[in-house]
Amino acid sequence: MNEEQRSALLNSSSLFPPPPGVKFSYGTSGFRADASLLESTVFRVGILAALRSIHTRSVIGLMITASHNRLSDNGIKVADPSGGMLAQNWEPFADAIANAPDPNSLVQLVYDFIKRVNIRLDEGFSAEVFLGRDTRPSGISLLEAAKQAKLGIISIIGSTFTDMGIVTTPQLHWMVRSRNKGGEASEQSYYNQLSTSFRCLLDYCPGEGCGNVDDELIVDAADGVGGEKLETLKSKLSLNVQVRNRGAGVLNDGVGADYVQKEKLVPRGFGPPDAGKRCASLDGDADRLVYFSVSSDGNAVDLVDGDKILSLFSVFLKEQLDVLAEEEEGGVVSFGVVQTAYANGASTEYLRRAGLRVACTPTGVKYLHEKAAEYDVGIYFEANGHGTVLFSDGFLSRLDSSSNAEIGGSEKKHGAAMRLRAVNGIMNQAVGDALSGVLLVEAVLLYKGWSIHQWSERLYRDLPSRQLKVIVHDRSVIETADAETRVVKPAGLQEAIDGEVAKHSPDGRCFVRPSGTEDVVRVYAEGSTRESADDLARSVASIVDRYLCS
Ligand SMILES: CC(=O)N[C@H]1[C@@H](OP(=O)(O)O)O[C@H](CO)[C@@H](O)[C@@H]1O
Ligand SMILES: [Mg+2]
Repeated sequence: MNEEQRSALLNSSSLFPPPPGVKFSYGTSGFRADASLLESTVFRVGILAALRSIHTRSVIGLMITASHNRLSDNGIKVADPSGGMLAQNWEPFADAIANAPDPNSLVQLVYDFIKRVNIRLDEGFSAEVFLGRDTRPSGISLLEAAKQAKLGIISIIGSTFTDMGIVTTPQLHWMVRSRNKGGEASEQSYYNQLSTSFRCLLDYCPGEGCGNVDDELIVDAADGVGGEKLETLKSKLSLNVQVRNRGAGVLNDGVGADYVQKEKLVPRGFGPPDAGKRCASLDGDADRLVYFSVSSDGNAVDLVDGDKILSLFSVFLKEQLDVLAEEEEGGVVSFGVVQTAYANGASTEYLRRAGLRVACTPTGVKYLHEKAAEYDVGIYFEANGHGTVLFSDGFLSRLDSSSNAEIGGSEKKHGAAMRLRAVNGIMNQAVGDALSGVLLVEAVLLYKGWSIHQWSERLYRDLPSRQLKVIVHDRSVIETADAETRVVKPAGLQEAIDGEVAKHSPDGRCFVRPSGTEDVVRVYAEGSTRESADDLARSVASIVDRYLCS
């Protein structure tokens, strides 16, 4: 950086002083905080995005969203060239610049980083960054802060920041991935791909099952960005979907996938007239999806969570892969299922019994996605409904030849290959996507001829579970191992948890971990009965409280 460049960056960063006394951390999904605290952070992440774009010679995405958090919060996260999460080895730089106390130290950090990582600013490559935001009103000024990062850094490297407008988080990730693979990066091309693939999947949906489930799906869109986008998708397909909570109410307030999954309560706008119908909830930025049905009195939900979506998809995919395997001459296909410790124990047991390979990673999409990408076909879902199905490039080319009826193979094999290709087109390959999820669930239910009740009951019955939060002064005091299932620090805590779990054998299971998005320690407990799960969660929460708060 020469003097002129340094002063351009200094000047623009002095417009965005960080709020005093706030410590930012690039958590499970980027920076999140009260929106009023975030302008400096968004500006600084804009600089990071431009540098990452130069370094990778690719388009980078910046999404302004706080997902399922309350309306007054906001956040920012980076989409890497693959469309996935920011490379983990850049996270410490994100933390450092977000917390730099003044413009001088910020510029120094940027300068040192450019040198250390060897970012070549002088080779004529201009940064290209796609910006997106959800429907939060605070996103407008935060978007401006991100654009100012361009002005700050333009004299150094030159850059283009393209505003994609109000989009779902998965749409922005999809566009980044698509552009970097040489494809189109527009909402239109996203809708085209999803709808064409969905139609293709229905075309290859043989048997008696097809068409049995033609009743309406009712979707709670959390008063977020997903409502309008689902309406657009619906207009391109003959989908029988009614979208509620499309944005007139308060975002995430008693609505949305997080509310329905964590509180197990009926979302606003749903009640007794909906009893027994097939319903679904998206979260505020439409990267999570759960299904549910309302009880006859309108007061309770039968939740069909991410684990059941994962299980439904896994069964369907395995069926198709088994058909290919029967006739395949060229090698075995690796199929892997990825969950976290929050997955209901009954789901893991079910999947293993079905002969599937199940891996467990720490919480956070970046870990699940990375693991799933190791397989020819990898599927991951968090219990909260964030997940997707990934296909390796090698397997996709094998599918191309299997689906080509001209060169041999049975009709059965051709059908299975076509269905798998369609799944690849429907399911966002960059990140979990609630709109993709809705399309695939609807298609697979049609294929199987299942109602939501059959889906909920036929695979397995959830073990009762309870999640609690303990508010602590410093959640980083807890360290965990074995995919967060065991506490290694502070000493003695795990033994105390084990003591409680022993009282609830054989089905009792419990773990605690520090949240990556809130100042809390989360407690998860499972038991053979509702009382047992509740009791285990409560007693472990009070142990955590004793260890950390006294
Ligand atoms: C128990 C739970 O649902 N945790 C969520 C939540 O992370 P925490 O680190 O638990 O706060 O938000 C993450 C980002 O959306 C999501 O990946 C994760 O699954
Ligand atoms: Mg979300």
